[in-house]
Amino acid sequence: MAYQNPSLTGLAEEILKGATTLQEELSKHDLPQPSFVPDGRRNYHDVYLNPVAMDARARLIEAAQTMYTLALGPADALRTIATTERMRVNVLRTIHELGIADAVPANGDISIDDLAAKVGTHPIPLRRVLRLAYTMRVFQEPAGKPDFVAHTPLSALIPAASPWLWLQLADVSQMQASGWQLPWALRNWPRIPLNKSDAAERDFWTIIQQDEPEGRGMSLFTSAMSSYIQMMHGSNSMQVLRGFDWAGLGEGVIVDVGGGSGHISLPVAREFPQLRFVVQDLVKNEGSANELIKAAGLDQDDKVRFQPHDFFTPQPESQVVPKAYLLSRVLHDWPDEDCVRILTHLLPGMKRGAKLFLVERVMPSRPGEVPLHQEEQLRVLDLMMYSILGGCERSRDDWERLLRRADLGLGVRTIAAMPGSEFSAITCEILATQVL
Ligand SMILES: C[S@@+](CC[C@H](N)C(=O)[O-])C[C@H]1O[C@@H](n2cnc3c(N)ncnc32)[C@H](O)[C@@H]1O
Repeated sequence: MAYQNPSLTGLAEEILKGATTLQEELSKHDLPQPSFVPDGRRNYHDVYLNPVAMDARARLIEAAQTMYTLALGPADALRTIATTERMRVNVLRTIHELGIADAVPANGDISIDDLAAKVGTHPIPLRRVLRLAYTMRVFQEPAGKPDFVAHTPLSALIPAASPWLWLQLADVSQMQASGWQLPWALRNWPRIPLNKSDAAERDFWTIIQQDEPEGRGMSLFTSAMSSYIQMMHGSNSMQVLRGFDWAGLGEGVIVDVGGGSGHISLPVAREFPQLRFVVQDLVKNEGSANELIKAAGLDQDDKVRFQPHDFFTPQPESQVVPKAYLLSRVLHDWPDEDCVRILTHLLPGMKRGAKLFLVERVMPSRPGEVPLHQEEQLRVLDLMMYSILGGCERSRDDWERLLRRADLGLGVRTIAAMPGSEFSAITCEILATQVL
């Protein structure tokens, strides 16, 4: 889409077209229209597999976003980025940290004075924070009830999104602080923003393990990942896994490298009983993984088992040659040279026939290839990976280049971009014998 010289009225027509189609698609399938009533629609998971609705929504967002920037004009747009957006984050952080969304009744309202007493704040600054939140459509003042607070769909979502919001907004994760150090990092490549924001220069995984009391950091991180996936994709979350040919693997073992608590392997194990899964991750994840595997009833006969393993070391020797190594959202955490080290340890298995299944985002090669708001999200994630981990999101060419760095014969066989998922299923294998 990427409008070059848009006019306000041209954009208004696009907005009307997109809004009309989306509204009609929702009506046609008896689905609720978007609204700000507290129990209104919270996401679009129910139309992820409807390309007409999804395309109309993408066009609507892009035209509305472009219209908004044009209508603001450069001066107001700059001010919005530099001040409004920063203060919005502060307000969201305050609401999350003080548990304000949990303290407002799900159905009904509460006076600001009572709310202040419930969350242990002074009502005067709380009122001021809420008044900005209302402009973000986070909470609202119910009609005819001055100084009372009620939910909107956006504020009502906060409790369920809490583990992910913790990761984004809490001091412990350094997410905010590291982004602030981008200018420093650009001058000090290959050091990363996090190196400047953490005085002891620890890496992200060490920070979340050390700074959260009782070593709960890893399990909080895993909950954050699950709540993000749930919020963004709901029951479509593992749609991307359908992009791999599990049935074609026959019987055998899949090694889920950096598999967290096994939450990616479990649904596949349920659907493909001929496959067994070994979930490898840091020993810190052992307890939560074993709990999850047991709760899924997949701990019998080693159907799914956890194996503590550092992916920077060779694969355990006793391992039978697996049918595939699954690396879901692992490589984007790491710079190329670390990815090569991780991949090198999988090569012996791959040279004996194991495939490599990657669940990753595939970045557009050129600006304008995907709708603006989708590219914006992808670029935010790319800079987030860089800021806290030194990792990055990669385009198809980047993936091919990275695989060839690990082994000249290693390449991408297929990339399946699944509807309803921001991730793609990338199947890789040794395509050619390395010739020296
Ligand atoms: C972004 S999470 C992805 C988790 C899971 N695969 C998914 O898709 O939700 C990255 C995982 O890599 C794990 N990890 C980080 N360093 C590791 C290492 N050296 N060895 C094994 N796992 C590691 C983390 O514990 C975390 O579970």
